[in-house]
Amino acid sequence: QFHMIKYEDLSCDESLGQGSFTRIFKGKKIDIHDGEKRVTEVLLKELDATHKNCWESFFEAASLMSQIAHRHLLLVYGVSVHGAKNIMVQEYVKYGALDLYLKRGRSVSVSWKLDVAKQLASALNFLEEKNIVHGNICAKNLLLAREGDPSQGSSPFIKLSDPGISMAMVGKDVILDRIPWVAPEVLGAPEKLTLECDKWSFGATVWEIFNNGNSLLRGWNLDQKKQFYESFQQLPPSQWTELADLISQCMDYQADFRPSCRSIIRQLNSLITSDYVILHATEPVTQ
Ligand SMILES: Nc1cnc(-c2cc(N)nc3[nH]ccc23)cn1
Repeated sequence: QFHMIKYEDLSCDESLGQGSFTRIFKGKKIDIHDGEKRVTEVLLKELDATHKNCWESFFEAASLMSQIAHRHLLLVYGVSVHGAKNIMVQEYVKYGALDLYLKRGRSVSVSWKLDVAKQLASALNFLEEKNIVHGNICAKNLLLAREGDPSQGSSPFIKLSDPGISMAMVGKDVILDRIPWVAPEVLGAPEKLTLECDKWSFGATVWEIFNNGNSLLRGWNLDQKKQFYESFQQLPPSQWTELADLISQCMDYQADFRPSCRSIIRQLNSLITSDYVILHATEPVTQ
């Protein structure tokens, strides 16, 4: 259900690290377009052969993203199978993962963060309209295509990456490690991901963005993380009450109490026009 790319049409350049089951490389894809050779910068996501059994889930994630097109969804060009290698070919997004970008201490303004949150909300709204569950919304899966330059008034531009191997396929520990992004109800039924799960993750991701990519629970062990949900704890509220309200609505332990995407977008729009934004043009960089 998606484009097969010939291995010989790909060239693999430097390694960009690895995900939980994948290794990623920067590369190039060559295709002939109206008779002339065209080279496109791509990201190559190679599923290591040891996890062969997950490859249908790997490809399913890719095919989900390649069946629908949206400005804030990462473009998947196709897949290439070469011997024991399964390679997903994605568009290369210049500035990489948002969590690393924020952790590198870039001081970005409140309106920059709200802009990113709104773009994520519009991608989620699009998926909700198609009744498609992403299942792995977090700043690591948000890719920054444009930094945005406040002096030039240009805003950032993000792309939501594929969810990777589905929750149903990964072990319980991987799910626990995704606390606080994974919705609490997923721990009991990882195969039953719903649109509401993405709302919870959206709340955790907005919290993460406003915390400059730092996660409160980083370094906690799996028991402590599990305990966080079992005692119905919430992430510490932002001192901006309207933002804290939106995050806590999304991170409601009652899945059906979580707001619709339209409500999320409406609330983000009113945040964008609030005077808090002007007062906090750029947050002091907290190291
Ligand atoms: N679809 C994607 C995904 N990741 C990137 C990327 C960009 C960059 N500058 N550094 C990186 N380091 C690791 C990944 C990555 C690009 N495109």
